[in-house]
Amino acid sequence: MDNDTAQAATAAPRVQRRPKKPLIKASDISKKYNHSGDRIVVLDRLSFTLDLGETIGIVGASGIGKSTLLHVLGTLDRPDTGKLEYSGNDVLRLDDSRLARFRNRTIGFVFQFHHLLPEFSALENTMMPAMIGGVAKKTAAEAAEAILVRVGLKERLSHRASQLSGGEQQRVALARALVLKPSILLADEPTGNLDRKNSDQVHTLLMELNQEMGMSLIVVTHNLELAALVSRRVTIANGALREFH
Ligand SMILES: Nc1ncnc2c1ncn2[C@@H]1O[C@H](COP(=O)(O)OP(=O)(O)OP(=O)(O)O)[C@@H](O)[C@H]1O
Repeated sequence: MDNDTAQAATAAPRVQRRPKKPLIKASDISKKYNHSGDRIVVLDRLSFTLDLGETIGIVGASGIGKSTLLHVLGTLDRPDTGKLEYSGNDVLRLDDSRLARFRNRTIGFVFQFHHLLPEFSALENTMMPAMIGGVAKKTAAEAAEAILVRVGLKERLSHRASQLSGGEQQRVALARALVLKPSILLADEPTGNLDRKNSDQVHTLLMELNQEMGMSLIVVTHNLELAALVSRRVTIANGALREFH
């Protein structure tokens, strides 16, 4: 085996061989909370970059700021200071309504709890971000059906969310997050509420969909199996990002 072949054989996921294209550049991000008179500095001039298609796990002890970082990167929370660029655009300069539109189009979210609307069907729940984003109903329904079929829920399209199992509900939440084909999926403990079998199924889907759709993935997780599947692992120490292998 020559050097190139040996390197290719040990190289991790296919996605890393795509040409690198920066998606996120976060610079000097700080975020503090005031709680009962105490000032808690959670992120302290943290910087971070992520390429399109890259997968990254944010891991580490409770309370170090993992969810705070995910919310800031996902533009759900604004940092106190710092710059956040998506494909070179300074998104924190957008007003709240423009930022919401950008978020709807660019970022998919999955949380530990699915947050589906219980009285709506799997299809209706999945269509929701597309409808909010102004996509025509028929197109939204087609896109929702396609992604629900992909996550293995072909036979559950018209079931209400409340009639689905926990694993099925989380797969609907994943389909809803991906229906608009976002550039990035942000997931906060996406399998924290599932048993082993359902967790494995969601982990496999996350990695397969990353390959198929080419979106980046940032996942906050305590799950060692999931942390082992992503291409980069980071933690937060004293408010700053620490990369480890
Ligand atoms: N809205 C808030 N007001 C005050 N303090 C907050 C707020 N949100 C988070 N914090 C504090 O900021 C710190 C970081 O919280 P965060 O939820 O980001 O941690 P985490 O690493 O995700 O923890 P876990 O693994 O338990 O979810 C914690 O000390 C938390 O108590």
